[in-house]
Formats: sequence, structure tokens, C-alpha cells
Amino acid sequence: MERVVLVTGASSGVGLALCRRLLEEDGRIHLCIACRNVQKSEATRDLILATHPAARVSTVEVDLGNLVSVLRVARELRCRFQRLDFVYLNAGIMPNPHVNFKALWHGLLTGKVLHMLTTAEGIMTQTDRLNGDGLQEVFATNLFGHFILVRQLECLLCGNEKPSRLIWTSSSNARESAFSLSDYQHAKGQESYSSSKYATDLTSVVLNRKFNKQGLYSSVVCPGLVMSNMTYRILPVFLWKLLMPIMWLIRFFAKTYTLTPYNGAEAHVWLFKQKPEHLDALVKYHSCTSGLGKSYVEPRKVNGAAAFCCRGLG
Ligand SMILES: NC(=O)C1=CN([C@@H]2O[C@H](COP(=O)(O)OP(=O)(O)OC[C@H]3O[C@@H](n4cnc5c(N)ncnc54)[C@H](OP(=O)(O)O)[C@@H]3O)[C@@H](O)[C@H]2O)C=CC1
Ligand SMILES: CC(C)CCC[C@@H](C)[C@H]1CC[C@H]2C3=C(CC[C@]12C)[C@@]1(C)CCC(=O)C[C@@H]1CC3
Repeated sequence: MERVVLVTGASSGVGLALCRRLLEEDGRIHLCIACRNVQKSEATRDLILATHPAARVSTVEVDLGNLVSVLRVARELRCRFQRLDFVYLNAGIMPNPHVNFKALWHGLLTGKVLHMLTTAEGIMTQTDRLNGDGLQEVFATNLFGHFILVRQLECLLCGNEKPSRLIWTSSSNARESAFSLSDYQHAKGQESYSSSKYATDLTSVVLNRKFNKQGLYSSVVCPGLVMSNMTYRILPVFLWKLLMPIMWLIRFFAKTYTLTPYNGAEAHVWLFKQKPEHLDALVKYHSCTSGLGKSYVEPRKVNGAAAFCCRGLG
């Protein structure tokens, strides 16, 4: 039976590399790519078919930051498919990023620089805004739109012969201290990205508690630091190109410097090949690349997830 795989944010970066890598793993899957509009969907489909001409690739359009669009695409998917085997919840934004180089310099003097360079803790802020639904844009796009999509697709995901899988693209920037239940949309702070990714980690834990019995399993992955449209909005492209030799050097000390979307999708592809019953719901799977460029996956506990579970907030 052909497996149906839905990927959001398929038009570029990690999502596009993931689509190609999944087809390399199993050319018989039915890949459904979700992009923001028809032009992007078709351009992405052509790019994928150029390297995998025999692949079965269909398209849907969704703006994850718009609830009407999410409800519409869920309706369309329910009409088109009888089940979904994998849903990669990968689309994400980090608007108006600001890097505090002074703090980075301070980190160099205080020995925290490696932690800063791998998590961006203390050196990165964003300015968020309200979207058309009156929600904080980062929360709405990175988490809430995807969450509503999952809930709307329950009938395609639960109670199937084989378990179905949700795989969320989180981040090493996900941080417990950036997230607060009393301000879960992060309207008050300047770390909306970090907050949305931590909320994603917790959501996955809670979804496992609720849906494992019905054959639906959720995992979170971190692609590491990847050169993509998202990072090209942080510093100018020419600067990143100049910094590349330094980043290859940093990679000898920081294995999460995966740098290419292909390497960044390592954990996503690894999970595609795992039996979900053998995975730990409290673990985040990190794509890593060694100094010599060999990719592998490293499981790490999600900070605070166990405590969150014990408090029974799910
Ligand atoms: N790059 C990095 O270093 C890291 C990235 N990540 C995460 O990886 C994921 C992929 O990012 P990456 O590949 O790097 O960046 P890209 O910007 O290349 O990819 C983001 C994807 O999300 C899509 N997207 C954004 N907003 C929406 C929306 N409202 N509705 C539908 N689709 C949307 C984009 O579509 P469009 O082309 O239309 O903009 C694009 O396809 C994100 O979740 C990001 O947070 C995590 C850790 C590190
Ligand atoms: C010498 C260079 C490596 C200096 C680059 C400084 C910063 C621009 C970067 C250092 C840590 C990076 C980082 C991210 C963006 C770029 C940095 C802040 C992310 C926030 C990108 C998106 C993520 O999901 C996590 C990344 C963590 C590390």
C-alpha cells in the first residue's frame, strides 16, 4: 500500500530537501506538498520532479497563519485522501530577527559562546505582530495553524491499520524560559520564535499522551543551523558566504552546524525509517553533522517536558 506523506513548508530549505530525501528513501510514496500558493506549489513540484521524474507528487495550498485557509485545506485533504501516514509540520517563520553581537562578544569572554552559537540564547530577538485572525503571527504560523490542521485531520490520522506519524520541525532555540502559559502566544516578549518552538515541543508531548492509543505518534526534530531563506533574512547573504569558512570550523565543536538543508533533514528522514513505538516521546531528535561532514542523529531530552507532563497540563 503506498504511503501518503504530507510536508508543510515544502517550497524551500529543509522542507524541499526533505521531500527529495524522502523520495530517495522510498520512491513509491505519494508525496503531498503544502505551499503557500499555486505558483509556489507548481514550481516546487517541478523542482522535485526534475530529480525524481517517476515520483507521485500532488500539491495543496495553505497559509498556516490564516485559520480560514487551514480549515479549507483540511477539508480538501479529507476529500482527497483516506489516510495520511506521515505529516511533516515544517513550515515556520522568524520575522524581523535581530542579533545582539555585543552579547555574543560578551559570551566569548565569559565562555558561553559555543552555547550561544548553537542555541542563539541571549543573542537573538524578534519583533512579532498580530495577524488577520488577531493572533500573534509567529505562534499562529509555527504552532497554532499546524495544531488546528492536525485536529482537523484526525479522521485521516487515527485508527489506521499502521500507526500514523506527526513530525514537527522544532529548533535548538526552543527555550523553556521564553515560554509562559499565561502568555502562550508570546505577545509580551521579544522571543516569539523561541517560545513558539518550545510550545511545539510540549504540544508534541501532549499529542502523544492523547493519541498514541489511537495509533498516532508525534515527534519533534531540530535541523540544526541551516543556511536557508530563514537564516538569509538574519544577515545579508554575502556576509553568510564570507562567514562560511568560520562556520565549517565551528562545526568541529558544534555538531548542530548542519549548514545545508540536506543535512538539516537528517533527523526527519531517520524518523521516517523508525518504528514509532520505539521512540521516546520526551526526546527531541537533532540532525547533526561532524567536522568532516558526516551526518547523524542525536536524541536529547526536551527540557522541562517531563515536569510539564507530571503536572498534568495535557
Ligand atoms: N534554518 C535554520 O537554521 C533552522 C530552521 N528551523 C525550522 O525549520 C523549518 C524550515 O525552515 P527553513 O527551511 O530553515 O526556512 P525557509 O524559510 O526556507 O522555509 C520555511 C518554509 O515555511 C513556509 N512558510 C512560512 N510561512 C508560511 C505560512 N504562513 N504558510 C505556509 N507556509 C509557510 C515557507 O514558505 P514560503 O516559501 O512561501 O515563504 C517555506 O516553505 C522552520 O520551522 C524553522 O523554524 C529550525 C532550526 C534551525
Ligand atoms: C560566526 C558566525 C557563526 C556568527 C553568526 C552569529 C548569528 C547570526 C548566529 C549564531 C547562532 C545562530 C543561530 C540561529 C540564527 C543565526 C545565529 C543567531 C538560529 C536562531 C536560526 C533558527 C533556529 O531555529 C535556531 C538557530 C540557532 C543558532
